[in-house]
Amino acid sequence: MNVNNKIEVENLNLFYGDFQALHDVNIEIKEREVTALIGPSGCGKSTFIRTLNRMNDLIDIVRIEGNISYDNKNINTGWDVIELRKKVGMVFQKPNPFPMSIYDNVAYGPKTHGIKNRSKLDHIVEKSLEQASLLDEVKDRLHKPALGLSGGQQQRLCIARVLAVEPDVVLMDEPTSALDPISTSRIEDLIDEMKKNYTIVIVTHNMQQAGRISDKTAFFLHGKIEEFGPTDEIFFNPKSSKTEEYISGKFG
Ligand SMILES: Nc1ncnc2c1ncn2[C@@H]1O[C@H](COP(=O)(O)OP(=O)(O)OP(=O)(O)O)[C@@H](O)[C@H]1O
Repeated sequence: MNVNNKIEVENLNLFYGDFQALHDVNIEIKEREVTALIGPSGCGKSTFIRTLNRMNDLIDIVRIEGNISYDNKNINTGWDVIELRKKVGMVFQKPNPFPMSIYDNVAYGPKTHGIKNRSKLDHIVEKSLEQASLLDEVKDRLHKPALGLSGGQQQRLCIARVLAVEPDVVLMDEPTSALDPISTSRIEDLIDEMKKNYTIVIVTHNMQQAGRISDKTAFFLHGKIEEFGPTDEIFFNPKSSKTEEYISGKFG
């Protein structure tokens, strides 16, 4: 184990019933780096990112082989799943705030984990909204419904909700694909800021986005990692001709 590896994946195979969606995936995700997962539709990016905090456990037909460790402990045998999902949080493609107030959305996680003290909750809500670069826009309407926010604000609220439980790793599955360019750019700035404190794994279809925000890039093809390395190398000096073809838009 390399000390700054946050997540290590070894010989991962994943099956939906008879269909094998991931083939012998091996990857090391480093602490406080942004790792982008790119590749054509259906290549297994979402399936892969969901394995990292055991979201695929929720799908009956899924069978997984191989080994995934987070902080040097196997995610199945060394972690309680609730604790794992607190440490390895997730932001989805479509902003999905709960139908409750902005405040309650952010306080929900800490409350579930046993924090009841009001001033402590106030502090967590304020800090998380600040970190998610949303506080200024919502501080006068914290008790108004979250569903009244714009799409971009809702997504930053979902990020605040994840940050409120003090995660270590944040998984993002196409977090900006439903957003306009200005909201997208705010989330990209936020990711840049977040990587000082968190390890981030992001699925994106947007090649420029991967180039702008990630340190490492994994190119998935037909359920396998075709190539993985520093983003600059993947984009400007790929080893695989398939990576080169995909990056230059010849298929996808
Ligand atoms: N719940 C499921 N049951 C059966 N097959 C599934 C399920 N979810 C995904 N698959 C299949 O697994 C493969 C990988 O899908 P996945 O959604 O991981 O790809 P992706 O790279 O994230 O695609 P996209 O970029 O379109 O979101 C596809 O062939 C898909 O049809």
